[in-house]
Amino acid sequence: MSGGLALTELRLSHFRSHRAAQVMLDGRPVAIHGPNGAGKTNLLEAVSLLSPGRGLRRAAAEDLARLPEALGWRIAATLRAGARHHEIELRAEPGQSRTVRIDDKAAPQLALGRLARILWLVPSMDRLWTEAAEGRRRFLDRLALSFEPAHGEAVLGYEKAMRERNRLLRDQQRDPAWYRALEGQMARSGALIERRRRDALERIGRAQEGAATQFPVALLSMSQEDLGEEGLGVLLERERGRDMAAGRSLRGPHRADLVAIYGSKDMPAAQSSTGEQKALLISLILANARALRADLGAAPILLLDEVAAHLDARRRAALYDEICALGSQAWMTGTEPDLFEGLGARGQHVTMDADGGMRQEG
Ligand SMILES: Nc1ncnc2c1ncn2[C@@H]1O[C@H](COP(=O)(O)OP(=O)(O)OP(=O)(O)O)[C@@H](O)[C@H]1O
Repeated sequence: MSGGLALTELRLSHFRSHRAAQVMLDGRPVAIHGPNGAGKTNLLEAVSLLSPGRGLRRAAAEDLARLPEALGWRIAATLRAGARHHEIELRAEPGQSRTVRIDDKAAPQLALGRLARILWLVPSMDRLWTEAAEGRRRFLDRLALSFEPAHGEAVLGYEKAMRERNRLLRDQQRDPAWYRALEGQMARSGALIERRRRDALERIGRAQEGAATQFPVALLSMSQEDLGEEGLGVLLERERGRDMAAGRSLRGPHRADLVAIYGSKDMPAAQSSTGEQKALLISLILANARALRADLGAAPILLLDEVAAHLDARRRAALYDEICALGSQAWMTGTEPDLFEGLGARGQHVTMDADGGMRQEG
């Protein structure tokens, strides 16, 4: 519907609690309800794995196999992107890493990023603004990755070079020649990372300006100034002595933090109420989705795990209206069917039983 990206079919086998499951979809938002432990989040996790990375639980491939059998697992999906359909298959045999096939050809994980833009909000992110900076950096990199799938390669390249530099530092290696290539790599990748993070924040800021939304504006900025490749190279060289004493690289984009202000109150997000923090996250994911739609002409797939239950009735209605206006196939979970009454026939409804059985309505 409305030209968004959408899964039209999802089939799981031996994935988490699902021995065999299948849903057929038409692009409308998907409301999934059922009791605790029914496997709703597992279903969303399967969808999240159709984008690069380890999915919304950051799980290792072996944790995804259905216990107690722990046989190989498989996720197969049909993705509609404009007028085209793609068949995506992810699978892993016991003890092996996952493999990806797109349209029946082996593909690298990163290829998924160009095909399926998938954003998510999960309950563990409720503490995003109050907990350690690492979570916010990961969130920030996911924002950047949503706009530029190659961002993931820059992050991996930076981290690899930094790990090697840290090893030299711990070994008290003093010869500058050992450091030059690694610091050059860190400066190159680091500058790309900084630029893309900032670019993502700008795009999201623009998408929040004048948007018809009931959710609060989140003003985002970076805790560090953007040094650029040359500046980062100079910094790393200058800090080598101090880094050696610490046994690790103390400064660089790997230490950046994301600063969020609750717009209308001009107050740090961390000091907002629990409900306000949730509303800020929803606001950001919707802005991210609007910005992506403006770029690509198609709204991304959204995964909103247990979001509806945390909103008052007015905001819940606003969320459904905004999702429908976006034209996004949003997958939403909740324990009670009445949470999705306001979505009505604008969505597809899936009921899950305690034992994971699924029934589709509408
Ligand atoms: N590898 C696995 N094999 C079999 N079952 C698993 C596996 N991993 C998780 N589970 C089971 O899946 C169930 C959790 O599923 P899920 O998190 O999707 O529930 P949910 O429907 O989202 O529930 P809630 O409403 O409580 O969040 C748990 O019962 C858990 O034991």
